[in-house]
Amino acid sequence: MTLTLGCIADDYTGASDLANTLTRAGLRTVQTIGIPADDLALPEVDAVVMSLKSRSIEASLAVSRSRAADKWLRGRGASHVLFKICSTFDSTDAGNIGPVMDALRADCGEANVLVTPAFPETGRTVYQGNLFVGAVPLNESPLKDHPLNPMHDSNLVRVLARQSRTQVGLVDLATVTRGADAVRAHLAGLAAKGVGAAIIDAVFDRDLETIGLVAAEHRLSVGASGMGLGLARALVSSGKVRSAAASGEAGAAVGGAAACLAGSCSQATLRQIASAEKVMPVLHLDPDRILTGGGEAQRALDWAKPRLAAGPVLIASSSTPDQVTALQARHGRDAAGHAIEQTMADIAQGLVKSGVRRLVVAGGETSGAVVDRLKIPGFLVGVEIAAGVPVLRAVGVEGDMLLALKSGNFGGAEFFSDALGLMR
Ligand SMILES: Nc1ncnc2c1ncn2[C@@H]1O[C@H](COP(=O)(O)OP(=O)(O)O)[C@@H](O)[C@H]1O
Ligand SMILES: O=C(O)[C@@H](O)C(=O)COP(=O)(O)O
Repeated sequence: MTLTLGCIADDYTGASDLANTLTRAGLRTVQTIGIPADDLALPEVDAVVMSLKSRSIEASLAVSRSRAADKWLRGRGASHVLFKICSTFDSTDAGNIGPVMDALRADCGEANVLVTPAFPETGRTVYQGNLFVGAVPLNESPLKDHPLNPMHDSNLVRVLARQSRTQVGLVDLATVTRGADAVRAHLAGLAAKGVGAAIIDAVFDRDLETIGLVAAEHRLSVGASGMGLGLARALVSSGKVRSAAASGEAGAAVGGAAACLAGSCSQATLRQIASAEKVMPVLHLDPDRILTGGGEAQRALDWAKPRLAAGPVLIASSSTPDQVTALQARHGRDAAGHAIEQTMADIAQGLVKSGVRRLVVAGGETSGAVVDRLKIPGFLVGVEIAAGVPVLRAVGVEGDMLLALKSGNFGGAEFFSDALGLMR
């Protein structure tokens, strides 16, 4: 396999979001979970999106896993690697965007890395280095209440500078609007001043196309699906990749029981759970009982199994920001997150044993825990359910299985039934 584009995603939902964007832009793309085993049969593709669960782990581990991924991708011909981060720049002052970017930049000897989480299709835009989520700055958006990495500063030049050893600059929208040559000249000026990474503004897809043209000339970029869109369009327009059919494979029907799991506490997911209550049985887990070993996974499985024959069910741990804060105060933030993720993985494993072949998971960390437990090594990208969320067909597992891994913040109010309607 000779790759044109290598991608390292810091979580699994983010990886499927990017794989979806690349597929729709005409790149033949596969999503792998970590570095694929030598015996995993992968189709001939233009891009591999390697999913890591490295967003919220210790920075040094995120660095070593990302470097190993980078080595594998470049060893298969990828001359450009995109480090896929969240469109809401999920990170803390300890990392992990800065440390991973620094390490990958050093490894490939790149003078200047373009960085943007802009993804206009989902309302993420960057202006004067400030990230907006819809109409509000990042620090006023629901991301201020994220259970693992609350975001309190919308100025990404500052945010990235706090977690990176590299000097961080800005390429503003006025420069981007003047086109690729203006961006190249601006970057050269920054590089001459010793600036090694630049947040680049983008408000519309046309800005991302300009950014993609310049980024594709470098060896490394950092961004969300919008950067993927820009790079993919640049690779197609330059003839480096011959555009494949733009829609993902629908594939053969899988059938079997269906279930949804929600571990995201985002406002969007809370709304989606409320809507699902009208159309399917919903079980709300008791997070305190999870933390005190109260057998919540077994209770959930005992509740779900007799219902599966009649139609899909939804099991959710999700709570409001106040409840999340209170739980974390009682048990600790990381302990709470980890225990709930592992309970979700236990439930997923039990559901699959009971015949579930179609599974929707809401939440990035939650999806990571579930997919790891199910030992799924990779996915082919199917039809799009909502912006950033495709139907995924598992590869390298016994029997057919469809999944949808939804970023907490993505999808409309009816997401769960929309997804199941497309997962036949
Ligand atoms: N009720 C709860 N209280 C505290 N933390 C929770 C609760 N439910 C889920 N979590 C944890 O919150 C985190 C949500 O992150 P994630 O799954 O990535 O969602 P998102 O996609 O919204 O970021 C996970 O670590 C999850 O285990
Ligand atoms: O870029 C995005 O917003 C998503 O692709 C993403 O990374 C999702 O992360 P979670 O919200 O943690 O699922």
